Amino acid sequence: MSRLRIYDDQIPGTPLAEFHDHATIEHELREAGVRFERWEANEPVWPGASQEQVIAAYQGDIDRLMKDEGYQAVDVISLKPDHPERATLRQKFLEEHTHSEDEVRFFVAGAGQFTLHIAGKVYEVLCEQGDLIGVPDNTRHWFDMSESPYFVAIRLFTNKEGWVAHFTGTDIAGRFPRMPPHPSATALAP
Ligand SMILES: CSCCC(=O)/C(O)=C/O
Ligand SMILES: [Fe+2]
Ligand code: NI
Repeated sequence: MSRLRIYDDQIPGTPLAEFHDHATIEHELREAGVRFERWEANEPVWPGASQEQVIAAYQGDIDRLMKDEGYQAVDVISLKPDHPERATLRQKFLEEHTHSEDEVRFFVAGAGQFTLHIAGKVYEVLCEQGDLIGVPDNTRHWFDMSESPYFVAIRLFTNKEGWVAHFTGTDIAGRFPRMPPHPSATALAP
C-alpha cells in the first residue's frame, strides 16, 4: 500500500501526519507541487526483468507520455535483492540532490521510497506498483531502494542525456528514515 509521511524538516523522529489513502496522498502532494497518480500496471513484469522486456510491456504508456508530455528519453531500473551491485546502486540516490528537469517515475513492480524536501517539510513517499510520481525540476529529494531492492521503475527524461543529479552536500537524508526491505524482497534475499 502506498504511504505518505510528512515531517517538519527539523524533526525527523516524529511525522506530523501519515496517509495511506491514495486520493489523500495525491491531494497532499499536489499542494506541494508534486504529481502523484495511480496508473494501471497490468502487464506482469518482475524485478530483474530486462529493460527491453519492461519497455515492450509498457510501450503504450511510454509512447503516450513521450508524445503528450514531451519526454525525450526512457530507461528502466529493475532490481532484485541478489543484484551484485545493489549497495553501490542504492548509494547513488541516497543523498539529497536535485535535477534541472522534472523526474517522472512509473513503478510497475515492487516498491521504492522517494523523500522530497520542500519549503521546510519532508515528504516521505512510499511508491508501490502502479504509482507514477513526478518530482518537479530543482526539487530537493533522495531515493531509497532499501538494502534488498525489489522494484521495477520506468524513468522518463526531458533531457536526452538521461539521469544527471546535482548533490546539495547536506546530511539531511541520513537523519530521516531509510526504507525497510519490501516483504517480497525479504523472502528472496540471498
Ligand atoms: C525510482 S528510479 C531511481 C531513482 C532515480 O532515478 C532518482 O532520480 C532518484 O532521485
Ligand atoms: Fe533524483
Ligand atoms: Ni488540503
